This record gives sequence, structure tokens and C-alpha cells, in this order.
Amino acid sequence: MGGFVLAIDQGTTSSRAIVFDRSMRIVGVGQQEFPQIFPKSGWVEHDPEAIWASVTHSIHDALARARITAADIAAIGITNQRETVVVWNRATGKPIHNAIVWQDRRTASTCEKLKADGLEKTFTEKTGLLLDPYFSGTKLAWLLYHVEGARARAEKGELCFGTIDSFLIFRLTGGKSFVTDATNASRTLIFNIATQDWDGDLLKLLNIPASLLPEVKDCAADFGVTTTESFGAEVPILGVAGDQQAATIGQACFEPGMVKSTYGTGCFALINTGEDMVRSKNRLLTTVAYRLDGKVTYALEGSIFVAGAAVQWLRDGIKVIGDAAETGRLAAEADPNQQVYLVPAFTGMGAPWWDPEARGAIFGMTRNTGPAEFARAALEAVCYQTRDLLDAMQKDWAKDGREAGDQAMVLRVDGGMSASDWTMQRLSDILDAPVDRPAIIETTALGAAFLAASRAGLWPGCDDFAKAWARDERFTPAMDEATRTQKLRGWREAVKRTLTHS
Ligand SMILES: Nc1ncnc2c1ncn2[C@@H]1O[C@H](COP(=O)(O)OP(=O)(O)O)[C@@H](O)[C@H]1O
Ligand SMILES: O=P(O)(O)OC[C@H](O)CO
Repeated sequence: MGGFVLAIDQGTTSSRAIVFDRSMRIVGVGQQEFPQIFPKSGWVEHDPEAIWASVTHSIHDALARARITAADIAAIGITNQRETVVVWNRATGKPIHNAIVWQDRRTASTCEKLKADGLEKTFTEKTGLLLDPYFSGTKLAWLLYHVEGARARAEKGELCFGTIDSFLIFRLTGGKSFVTDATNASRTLIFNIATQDWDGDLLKLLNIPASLLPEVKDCAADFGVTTTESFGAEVPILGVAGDQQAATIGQACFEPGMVKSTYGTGCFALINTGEDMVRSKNRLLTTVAYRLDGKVTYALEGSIFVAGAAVQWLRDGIKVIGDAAETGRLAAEADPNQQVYLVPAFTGMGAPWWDPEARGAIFGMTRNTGPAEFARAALEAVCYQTRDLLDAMQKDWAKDGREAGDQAMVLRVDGGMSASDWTMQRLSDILDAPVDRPAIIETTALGAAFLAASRAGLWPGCDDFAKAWARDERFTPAMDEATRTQKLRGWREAVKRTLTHS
């Protein structure tokens, strides 16, 4: 026994724990959903205690399914929903408020004010991000302002701020480690991606005391050791990365020009840009793909807030389906003569539009429109939005004479929604490019496991790991150009009518 690696994947709607063996095979999975809290329009919160409970429950289940105990785990990797903010008491580990989730728009007016003060350039130059409520900084500032006594306690050094990785590590290590990794830090709006340190100027602008902040480490590093009380054994945590960066690693996108797109609650496409901090001219983000042995690899990222969340809305909101997998079957039956478009701006529009005030809209409904057309519109919206991202990405990547390269012509996909054959085929049709789905679509967990296992010397390094990447299926374009053009024209018109700014 021994030599197993545990990946904890703390996502937006559920937590997963996955046990891998020495041969990188999955031998046990545990998963638990937790409640989404919507206190007001555009606000999204999570109870950190519910997250913690779902993580411990998932770990327990994964170990049981793998028929091992905590003592058989040699190393732990953690990956997480990014940007989501938790503030907790340093002495007790108790959160002072619900976590404010990445999708939450409550700080839209703060961002507008900072923009009006001419500060977007400063934030973008230092962080690679934009002034949008998506990122952690303004959410943290909101908590310090609105939770009674929080600022005074923060100034006395009594509170900790972290993204979910930091919170979980703090809990797992019994409060001994207060750390994060460079990828999670790069999403906070207060981390300088050139100096790889918290930025004093930005902290001042957002009025955030530095005493709140965790130490920032490489993605493969010593993040602390679990306690027997929290985990059941003392096991080192050796890998950490935000979920989209972990998926980039799990997809073995180690070469500049390689692109992956993950379809979970939202959709996030990242292109590896190597050591180049490519600055987008098309409203994409410059971010840390991974930092290993002190060396930073950067990425350009396009972030869409609603992908699988639109499918959840069909299931839980308007209740036209009973199960996510039904959408593909329904979409295949939809009336080809109806041009129904769903612009799922439920929490604003992300890249490349960045319109936090936009809200969802449906266009082109007739008396014959039913669940099938709704399902097709929800799935197609994800394909159109990916096309918008990749168009922007290609422009940024091709400038300065960079070649697209063979790898860039293929999109590697993963995440819950990539299980849908109908969606992946339509994606290939709309992109007019091949789409590769790997044998392991749990690439996020695989990436976190790889970071921990390679640090522990259990798995090979990047090159051999990349060779082990295996394809499950390649989807190739089968739509004629005229149909694609017509559909894209309809989508762009629908987006134009949804945006609050032009
Ligand atoms: N067969 C399917 N067809 C369409 N959507 C799906 C399918 N299976 C899962 N999904 C969607 O994928 C999402 C779950 O993906 P996951 O990667 O677990 O997300 P997250 O990590 O954000 O919680 C859900 O929003 C769900 O509706
Ligand atoms: O939980 P996911 O997989 O939708 O990912 C959330 C992202 O990290 C938000 O930036």
C-alpha cells in the first residue's frame, strides 16, 4: 500500500476528492454538492463551513471507494474555484462572513468608480486583470467595509484573507499554514504578476492591510502537513493551483500556443504563452499559468461566467429538464428552422465584453419554441462564447509575428459539460476547428495530483506526463460555412442587444 495521491477539487457547485494510484489511474472518487446562496440579484455566496463539510465528506468517500485509509496517501494536491473570497479568524479558523463567490457582482459600482478615477491601467499593468467585480480584491474590500469590526480586527492582524485553497490548507493543517500559490494569487487584483508579490500600491488603493495576506508559493511546494484530527493522518500538501490552471497542467498544455477550454459552471479558455507576459488588445486576461521552481509560465485567459450553469438553470430554474445529460438529446431534436438564441448573462458578461450590468436574454422565440429549442440555445451559447474567446485569443497570439503552430489549431476540452457529445460536436462546428476530449476529463484534479505527485517523486516530470496524455475522442467540423456564418451573425446581434454598453 502507499504511494497514492489525493487531489481535492473544490469547485463552484461541488467538491470532489479523487485518489490516483502510482500509474496515474483513478481508483476512488468522492463528490458532494453544496448550497448556492443568492441573497440578492447578482450576488452569490457560499457558506465556508458547507464547503469544508463537503470536502471532508468527499475525502472520506474517495478513500472508502479506493479501499485505503488516509495513511496510504503520500501527497495531497489542492485545486479550487478561483477568486472566491473567504475571511476568517486567525485564532479560531472561523469565517467572519459567507464566502463571496467569483460570480458575485456586488462590487460593480466600486469597479466603475476606480475606472472613473482612471485607475484601470494601473491595475491591468500590475495584475494582468481588468476592473471587474469577478476578481477578489474589491470583494475583500467590501467585506472589510461591511462586516462590523472587520477592518479594526484586520489591522490588529486577527484575520486572514484567502481564496478557497488557503482556507482549506489552514483547516487541514490545524491553522499551522497560511499560504496560497502563485496562480490563485494572480486572480486577486492585488498581486503583481511581474514581481510575483503582493502589490503595496494596489493594497493602498483598495485599503487592504497587508497583514491579512497569505504567503505565496510555487505550485509544487511544501504547503504544510495535515493533522490527524483534520485528515486522519499526517500527509504533506505538495501541490496547489487554481482550477483553470490545474486543468491547463492536467491537459499537458506545457508548450506555448497550446489551448485548453474547461466547461464547468463557467467556461475558461487558456493559451500557454510561455515566459511571455502577453498583453491582450482584446480584453483577455494575462495570468499565471503555473510557477515551478520559481519560474513563471504565463497564459492568456478568456473567462465566461455561465456555461454548465445555463444547463443547471434549465434543470433547477425553469425545470424543463430532469438531468443535465438530457440537454444533448433534446438539442438534437430541436426545430432547425427556429433561430433561438440564449445570451446567458445571468451574472453579467465576461470576456471579451466585460459588462457586469448585462442580464440574460432570449431572442427569436415563437409559439412553437419549447424545451428542445431552449436546450439547444443553452448549449450553443457556450459554443458561440468559446468562438468569441478564441477569436480574441488568436488575434493576441498572432500579433508580433507569433505563429499559431499546429497545437494551437486543436482545442483540448474538459469539465462536466465536455461529456456532452452533442455540445462538443457543435463546438467544433462553430469554431471550425478540431476539438479533442481526453480520456480523463477530470483534468483539473489530474493537474493538482500531478503537481503533488511530481514533487513527491511519485510521478514523472512534465515531458513524460505530456506523453501520457491520451485522447478519448476528436470532434471535427461538419457544418457548412454558410450555416456557420448565419448562426454567428445571429449570435452577435443577440449579444449586441444584451450588452448595456456598445
Ligand atoms: N451531459 C451534460 N450535458 C450538458 N451539461 C452537463 C452535462 N454533464 C454535466 N453538465 C454540466 O456541467 C456542470 C458541472 O461540471 P463541473 O466540471 O463538475 O463543474 P464545477 O467544477 O464548476 O462545479 C454543471 O453545470 C452541469 O450542468
Ligand atoms: O468551479 P469552476 O470549475 O466553474 O471554476 C471556477 C473558476 O475558477 C472561476 O474563475
